[in-house]
Order: sequence, then structure tokens, then C-alpha cells
Amino acid sequence: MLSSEEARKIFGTAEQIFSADVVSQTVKRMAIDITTLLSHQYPLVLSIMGGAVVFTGQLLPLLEFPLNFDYLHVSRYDNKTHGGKLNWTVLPRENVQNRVVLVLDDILDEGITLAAIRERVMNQGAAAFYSAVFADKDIGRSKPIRADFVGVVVPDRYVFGFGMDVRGAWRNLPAIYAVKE
Ligand SMILES: O=P(O)(O)OC[C@H]1O[C@H](OP(=O)(O)OP(=O)(O)O)[C@H](O)[C@@H]1O
Ligand SMILES: Nc1nc2[nH]cnc2c(=O)[nH]1
Repeated sequence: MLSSEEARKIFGTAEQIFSADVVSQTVKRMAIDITTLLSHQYPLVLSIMGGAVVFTGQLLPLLEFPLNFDYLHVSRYDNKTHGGKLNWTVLPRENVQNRVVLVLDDILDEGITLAAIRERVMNQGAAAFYSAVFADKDIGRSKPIRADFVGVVVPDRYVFGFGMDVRGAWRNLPAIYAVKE
């Protein structure tokens, strides 16, 4: 775990890439797009902990139609800046069978996490799978999955804030930052 001083130092040298205002306007725009497509589908919304916690908390109150909510916890970065093996720690309790599922995540990077979630959800009998990611990283190569709803495109750098951590810290920031290279 980072010390408080280390965490402050990373923040102090980081570059803000999306302000809190832009982030909040983007969530509103995504809510409109999601409502247009899914408001009559009674979707089961699955939030991917822990990164999606802030995005989920801001998006859900803007979705003014009936839905169910559950979460799952899967991670593969484990406080590092490069992904490894997927670690499923919490599986959803809600049954996905015959449901239209909308998965919420903070960031689509290489796409490995979201592709694995889609495979799992579809194998369990979901009727349809949609995904909304707040940030889509421009990694310069193809990904195994595209999100149906994308908030912002971020550069190919390690980013944090708005739910995304840097070595476990700073998920609480309202804006998005890139660590100093
Ligand atoms: O597209 P990928 O390269 O697979 O990476 C994207 C995943 O990485 C992050 O999770 P992380 O493993 O950092 O766990 P966390 O949400 O608990 O921080 C993020 O929340 C996505 O789920
Ligand atoms: N915090 C954070 N998590 C990630 N998971 C995959 N890419 C990233 C990233 O750039 N930042």
C-alpha cells in the first residue's frame, strides 16, 4: 500500500486529462443514451467492483426506468499498472438467465476483463449483453470486445480517479488523471 505521502506525490505530479465537469456531463450524456436503448428492457445492471463504484453511483440515479442491480468483483491489475490473471472474488447473486444485462465498468483497457464477463454472463443464459464503460483506453490495437456505451477515450497511459486507483489510492477523485510518465 502507498503511504499517504507517496499517494500525494503521485497526485502532485499527475496530469489532469478530464475535469470533474467534463466527467459529470459525460455521465449525463451516457444516461440519456442508455435510457434511449434500454428503458423498456427492465435490465439487470451489474457493476464491476471495485473500479465501477463511482461511475455506478453517479449513473444509476439518472436512469429513471425500472431495473435490477447487482455487482460482481473481478480484478486483474491488483494494484499494479499491468494486468495479469483474472481474480473473481464475488459473483453476482441475481440470476442472469433470460435477462437483458447491462454491465458497468470504469475502464476498458485491453478488454480482457469485460470479454471474460460477457462470456460468463452469456454462458449463464442471459438474453442479451450490453456494456457501458466510462473510459475506453486508446491502446492502438484491437480488443476482444467493444463497449456499447463509452464515456471518454483516454490515452494509452495509466489513469486514475473517478473510481480508478493508482496502487490502491485515489479512487475518490472526481476528475481523471494520468500518472507522470
Ligand atoms: O480491459 P482490461 O485490461 O481487462 O482492464 C480493465 C479492468 O481493469 C480494472 O480493474 P482492476 O483489475 O484494476 O480491478 P479494480 O476494479 O478492483 O481496480 C477496471 O476496473 C477493469 O475492470
Ligand atoms: N486505475 C486503472 N485501472 C486500469 N485497469 C486497466 N487499465 C487501467 C488504468 O489505466 N487505470
